[in-house]
Amino acid sequence: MTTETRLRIAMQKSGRLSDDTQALLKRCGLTLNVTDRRLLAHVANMPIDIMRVRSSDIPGLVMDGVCDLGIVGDNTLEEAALERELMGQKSQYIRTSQLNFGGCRLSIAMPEGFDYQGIKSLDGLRFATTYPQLLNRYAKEQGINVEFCLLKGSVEVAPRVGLSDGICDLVSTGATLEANGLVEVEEIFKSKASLIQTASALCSEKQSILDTLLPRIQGVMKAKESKYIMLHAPKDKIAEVSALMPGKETPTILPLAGRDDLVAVHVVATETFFWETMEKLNALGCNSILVMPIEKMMG
Ligand SMILES: Nc1ncnc2c1ncn2[C@@H]1O[C@H](COP(=O)(O)OP(=O)(O)OP(=O)(O)O)[C@@H](O)[C@H]1O
Ligand SMILES: O=P(O)(O)OC[C@H]1O[C@H](OP(=O)(O)OP(=O)(O)O)[C@H](O)[C@@H]1O
Ligand SMILES: [Mg+2]
Repeated sequence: MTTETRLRIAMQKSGRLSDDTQALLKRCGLTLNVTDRRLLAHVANMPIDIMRVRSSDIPGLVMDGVCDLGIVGDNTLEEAALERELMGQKSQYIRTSQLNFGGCRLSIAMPEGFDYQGIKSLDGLRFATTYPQLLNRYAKEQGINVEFCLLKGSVEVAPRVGLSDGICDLVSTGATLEANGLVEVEEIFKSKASLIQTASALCSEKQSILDTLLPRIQGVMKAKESKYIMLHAPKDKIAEVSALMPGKETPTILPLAGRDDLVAVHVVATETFFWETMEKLNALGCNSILVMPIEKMMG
């Protein structure tokens, strides 16, 4: 197959999204030979090439059709789309699916001790940020004027060195804010990683590879969120046990060799299976309760 018919996917070379992206593609059955220096990696067992770049370059590569697909944070995507619109450049893409990693939020944070009395307290202040377009859009919506200074990383240091009054940066655990004496005052954008696709139609060869890949991605995500639960339950407690099972799947009830009083109950749980539920099952007389990860799911 020529390179023109190989599907090209852009992913972050190294950083917060690269391990999860690589793991997702591997779980979809792609044999990836990624080494640090290989920036265009050929997938050995499928007509796919992986282009490893800076995350901030991914939206443009997909919008310009250089890559057919990309995996990038919604924050980076939205920022790039706003910036390109402002510059009159093409900013179309298709969000093919939202992925279940890279969860974070873009927030405004102020130094501890700042007297925050609502959004108007931020009027006229200066913020360090990697996301000026998202901040600007939010400020406009809120009817305030803000100034910004652009920093590509270590944004949290800016107020302490007198570069800005506050910051607008990504938060996940909040540990970086805390370590730098900052307090979150407004959340302005919620983000997760997304799979995006170029807006132009793909040739039939590429479309057919994508048609194989997409159900696999959905299957991997569904499996990641699901657990296979097995337990032994008293026969006369089946109704109560079934009612405690998370998700909408009907449990499978199987006889146990040599036991008239117990049955085996198997179920795929699509919701979180809490310790509390296990304790309740235990109190009903269930034992051998196993919660196992699922690798792949289809149908
Ligand atoms: N603390 C975090 N927790 C979870 N996800 C995060 C966190 N920080 C960033 N992200 C997500 O991961 C993406 C990549 O972040 P990372 O810091 O690795 O790269 P970057 O500096 O934004 O981009 P580049 O690859 O262009 O250097 C972010 O755009 C965001 O979607
Ligand atoms: O709320 P937390 O869990 O502490 O995470 C938030 C931090 O993570 C990201 O930075 P990263 O570590 O990617 O470094 P960077 O500034 O070099 O991008 C983000 O820009 C914050 O600084
Ligand atoms: Mg970062």
